[in-house]
Parts: sequence; C-alpha cells; structure tokens
Amino acid sequence: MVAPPDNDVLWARALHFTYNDGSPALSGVSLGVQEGEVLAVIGPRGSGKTTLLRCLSGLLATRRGEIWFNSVPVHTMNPLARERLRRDRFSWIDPHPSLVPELTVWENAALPLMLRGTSRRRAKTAALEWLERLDVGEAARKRPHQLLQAERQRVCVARALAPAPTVLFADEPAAPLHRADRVRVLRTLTTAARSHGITVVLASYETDAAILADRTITLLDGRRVNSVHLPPVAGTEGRAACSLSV
Ligand SMILES: Nc1ncnc2c1ncn2[C@@H]1O[C@H](COP(=O)(O)OP(=O)(O)OP(=O)(O)O)[C@@H](O)[C@H]1O
Repeated sequence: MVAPPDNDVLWARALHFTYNDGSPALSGVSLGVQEGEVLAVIGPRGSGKTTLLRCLSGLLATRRGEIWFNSVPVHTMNPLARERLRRDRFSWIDPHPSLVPELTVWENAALPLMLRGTSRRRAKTAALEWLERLDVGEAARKRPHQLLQAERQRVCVARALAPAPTVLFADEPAAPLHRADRVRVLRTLTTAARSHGITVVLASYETDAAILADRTITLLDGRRVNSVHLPPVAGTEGRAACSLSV
C-alpha cells in the first residue's frame, strides 16, 4: 500500500465503483485534495461526480481502490466508523434543499452541531451567526416551507458550514437556483470555506464552480480526463457535438 502525501487531506487511488444493478460509475479515479483547497469536480450528467463524492465521504463503500483522510484509510473502515467520520469531520450539501419540516430554520442549521454533542445554546449561537452570513438570519424562526427554494438552499449551506467541518462535500449545491442565486450561493460557500480553512469538494455540471475553485478535475464516464468533447451518441442523427471547456 502506498502512503498518501502528507499535505493531502483527502487522497484516493484507483477508485472503481459499480452499483448493485451493474451500472459502472467510477473506473480508476485517483486524486488528492490539499488542506483548505476548493476542488471542483466537473463533468456532464452521469459522469460519476456524485458517486465520487459519496465514495470520498465514506457514504458508499468502495470495492476497489483506496481512500485516505488525513493519512487514515477510509476504504478499510467498517460502516459505523465511516458514519462517525461523516458526522464529526465532514459536511454534505445536496443539489436540492432537504430540511426537517417540523423544525425551525435555526434548529435545522444547528442540528449537525447538536448531533456532535454541542449544547443547544452554543449550537443555536453558531447556527444564527451562519444564517446571518448567508442572508437568511431573519427567517431563523420560520419553518422551511415558509421560505423560497433559494433561501432553503442557503439554510443548507449554513447548516453545512456551522460545524466547521474539515471537508465540505457539495454536490451541485446551486443546481436548482437561478443564475444570480447560483453564483451568489457558490461565492458565499467558497468565500466562507476559505476564511475558515475548510476544504471543499464541489461537484458541478456547470463551469461556474470551476471559476470559483482553486483547481478543477473533470470526469467523463467515470474516468478523469483533461477536457470533455462529446461525440454524437451512436445511433442518433444530427446531434450536435457538445464540448465543455475548463
Ligand atoms: N443508485 C444508483 N443505482 C444504479 N446506478 C446509479 C445509481 N446512481 C448513479 N448511477 C449510475 O452511475 C453513473 C454515475 O452517476 P452519478 O450520479 O455519480 O453521476 P453524476 O455525474 O453525479 O450525474 P448527475 O450530474 O446527473 O448527478 C451513471 O451511469 C448513473 O446512471
């Protein structure tokens, strides 16, 4: 087993992942993420971005390949150890805002901190600070259904940043938003993460994310590539080739 470089907070080698139904998702992906870096993982739909983030965060167990977090092997951890790692060191943002409808906005934002054992009072203070920073402080006592989708997504960003995770995994966090909101959410997320030294792995099918990232890697059909030039799919006629430049 090759030891990962010291300055990489996350390091993966030759990752392969196939879903139970046989769908291939990752084919030999290797990468390193340095501490405090904002890494954008971009590629078209179905290229394996979500699967890569799920594997790196320990949500999915890899069957082939290695994943190391701060020089600790994640690929050999049992499910409980991976769950603890996710709870204590990682945060996750989904493409669509998912909040607990019965809780208020601040309770939602404070939830990961309380799950880590922080007292309700301290968790509330941290949650309120982050909600203010994300411009949703005034909604703190409302329920999620009273907010716009863009506001709910900002609450999810606040919830992810409040525990000061070592690594924040953001899976297309701005996907459901209008362009203005999208850029704003991505900018706020990357700026806040940088100011707190939080490492970010950001998946996106748009190039917006690449502009705000320190570095970009591109996936196509589960492999790392330098750039994406999609030829017409066999059997289809007149489909324009699509290119994605990074
Ligand atoms: N739960 C699943 N079961 C079976 N196959 C899956 C599952 N999730 C993803 N896949 C397949 O794995 C491959 C990679 O999907 P993945 O969602 O990781 O890509 P992606 O780049 O994140 O795409 P998107 O931008 O649409 O989310 C695709 O072929 C997809 O159909």
